[in-house]
Amino acid sequence: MTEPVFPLRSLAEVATLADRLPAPDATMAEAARTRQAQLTKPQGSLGMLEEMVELMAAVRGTARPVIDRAQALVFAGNHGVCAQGISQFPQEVTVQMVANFHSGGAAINQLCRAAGAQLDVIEIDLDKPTADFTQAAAMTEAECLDAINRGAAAVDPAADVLIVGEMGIGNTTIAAALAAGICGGAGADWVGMGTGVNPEGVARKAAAVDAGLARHAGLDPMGTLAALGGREEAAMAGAVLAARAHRILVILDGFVCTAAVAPLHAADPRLLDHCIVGHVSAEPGHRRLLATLGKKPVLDLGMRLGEASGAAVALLVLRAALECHNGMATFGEAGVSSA
Ligand SMILES: O=C(O)c1ccc[n+]([C@@H]2O[C@H](COP(=O)([O-])O)[C@@H](O)[C@H]2O)c1
Ligand SMILES: Cc1cc2nc[nH]c2cc1C
Repeated sequence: MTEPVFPLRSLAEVATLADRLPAPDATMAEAARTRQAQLTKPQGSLGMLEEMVELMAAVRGTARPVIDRAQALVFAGNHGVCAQGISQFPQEVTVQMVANFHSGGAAINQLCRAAGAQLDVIEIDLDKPTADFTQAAAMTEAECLDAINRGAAAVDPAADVLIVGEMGIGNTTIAAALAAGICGGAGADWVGMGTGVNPEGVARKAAAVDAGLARHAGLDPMGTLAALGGREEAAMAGAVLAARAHRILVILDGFVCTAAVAPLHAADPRLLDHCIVGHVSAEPGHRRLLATLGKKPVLDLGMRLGEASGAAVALLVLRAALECHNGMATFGEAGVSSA
């Protein structure tokens, strides 16, 4: 009998997973493309909607994918690097916003209702912030692995699509550090205003990232996630891996979410082959990061909230794309002359 993949037992295992988990099925993408070509529209005229359906067909293993069940996972964590004065908001906002998610008052609650997604909020040791990465590794390998496995365990195996996001005061600095650690460059290349810090705050963020990069140089991608990341970032990476195991399409959210999975891409670029990027965030590092990962965002709405909010809006677009794919008549059925 083959060993179960989850829970993962080491960070090193991640680099082997693209060969152990199911890959998107190119023949199903082709079958979806064949159907799109028969539908009553000029070839390719639904643009990226067609690409989204083709990817979902490949991931789900069917030419006619549907969404019976959509799950939204929002992971929350706290960060020692907040001691460097890198956020506009105090750290207690993380737990306060989690309470707001549970009582239905946050943006993501409204967006999940609009997009037809079940929202699950997973708090990871909010009373135990990670270490300040300017002083020490943010997490030990064991702590990082635990967060990855908790993220993996939160995925509903019966979902057809998963949208992933986060809440964590200070985590745009975490994201900038991860992006720099994985893609290269200095702190100043990756930081932005986050929740709204002024230019002095942005400079403090860049300095913190530079200190983290100097302290934790030369690590492999998953070692970089442990040293510079946070618990909610590791959990997002774990959820993305578990979704792959269950053949679930993933819609990633903004800068923080994308930076969280950048170490997976660096470990093996195939590990993100089942993921769509829902939107490009107004946080400037996101566009740069997407260029490095070779991913095209569905939406560009100037959003910079996190919480899986951009992914939730992109889920509405995916639903629209599937309605066309599954509901349109073919040229033959409708008696419309083809080209
Ligand atoms: O992911 C993004 O694109 C994004 C951009 C700006 C802010 N955020 C959210 O804002 C919080 C982090 O901002 P900060 O300024 O505390 O680093 C965190 O809860 C994120 O969900 C997220
Ligand atoms: C109020 C608030 C809501 C958020 N949602 C995601 N990050 C956030 C940060 C703040 C400060």
